[in-house]
Amino acid sequence: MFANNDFILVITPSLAMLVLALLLLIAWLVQRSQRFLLWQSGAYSLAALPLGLQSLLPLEELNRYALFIGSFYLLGAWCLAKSWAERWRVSAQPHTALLIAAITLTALYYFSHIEQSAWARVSSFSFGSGLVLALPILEVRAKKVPSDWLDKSLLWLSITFTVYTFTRPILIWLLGYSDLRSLPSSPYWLLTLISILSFSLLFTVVMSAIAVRDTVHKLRDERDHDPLTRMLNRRSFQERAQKHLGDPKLYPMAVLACDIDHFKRINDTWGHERGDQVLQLVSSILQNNLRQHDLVARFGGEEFVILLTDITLRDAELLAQQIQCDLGSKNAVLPSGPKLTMSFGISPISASFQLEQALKEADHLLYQAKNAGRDRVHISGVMYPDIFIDSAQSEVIA
Ligand SMILES: Nc1nc2c(ncn2[C@@H]2O[C@H](COP(=O)(O)OP(=O)(O)OP(=O)(O)O)[C@@H](O)[C@H]2O)c(=O)[nH]1
Repeated sequence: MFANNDFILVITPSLAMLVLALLLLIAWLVQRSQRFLLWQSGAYSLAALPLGLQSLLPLEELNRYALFIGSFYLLGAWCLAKSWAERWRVSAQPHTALLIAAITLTALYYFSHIEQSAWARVSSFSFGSGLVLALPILEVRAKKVPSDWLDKSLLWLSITFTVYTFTRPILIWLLGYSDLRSLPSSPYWLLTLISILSFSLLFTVVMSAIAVRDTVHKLRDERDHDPLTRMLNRRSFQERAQKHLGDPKLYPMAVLACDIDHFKRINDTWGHERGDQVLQLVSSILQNNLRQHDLVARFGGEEFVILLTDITLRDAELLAQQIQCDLGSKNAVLPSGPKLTMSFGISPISASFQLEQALKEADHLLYQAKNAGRDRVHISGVMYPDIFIDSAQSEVIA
């Protein structure tokens, strides 16, 4: 039917689709949480087969295989819609899509076997697949338009492709090609192939860029946060604190070093898992007490550091007392025994170079608060009586 060269030329679009599908599959294997890549790969694989058949088969055969070809295309269209839906966290509405597919396939059967009309066939198929593609788009428009430029690009590309799918019959009409005989050599088919390949390539580029961007964000997030409490770690606290220190509007500031009292005993009495829950509870209480520009980090173990901005030392002390109060009211996390308490050391910052010094002083004040019996707030500039309660004694008190 084809000379060797012609054959290769005709199946090239299908092969190109399969190559894109393979690339997306590899990308998904590398980053499995990005499931939209897998759905997109599925969409391209499903479209490659009917695309090849349409290019190779004569018109009479196309009629015979219309339902088979249509089913593959519709399933491919739904997989593409599903990949967008996965990305936008909306539904691709499988039940509605199934109903649309059933109606479209009935129309395809009718216009292929009963009332043969290639134009009506293409029109009903374009309308059906356009509707399937529109399902997640309608949801995302009704819900929330993405704000990020890459996701916005994906949305607009999806809308353009859906509109193109709906308007393909008009293209046939404009090109004056109504009987669709000798499809592979028709200008309509050539334009269709070029459009499908261009859209596929664009979707691959945008989706891959989104996947790479998300992976970078995820890695950065893991680097900057403590996995248990999702708080900043020491490194990212220092980084962000430096930015705050450069903003004169955020002065005066204060550093709070805080530590859960007798945390080892909590672990020993109720187990490490309960200890983890306590750490998560404390982190949520600390975070709930912060304002817009304040920072909190887990420096290690049961030790936390807070940078309070635009605050006096007195107000910082009040905030520490508020945290103590919140801890007291959330004691249900421990089944029985002594109440959950924390000790604090607070040091002021009035110039950017003082952070390291303030951290040291806050740590020293915290150490003093611990020695003085725990569940205390020690602030810079106050002379505290030099009492020392050793560990054994404090256990008896608690
Ligand atoms: N559950 C849990 N325990 C941790 C974690 N990190 C550190 N720890 C435990 O925290 C405890 C810290 O004990 P210590 O440094 O003696 O402090 P403490 O018992 O709170 O005593 P004071 O600070 O003096 O009141 C140790 O038993 C560590 O094993 C964690 O991520 N989860």
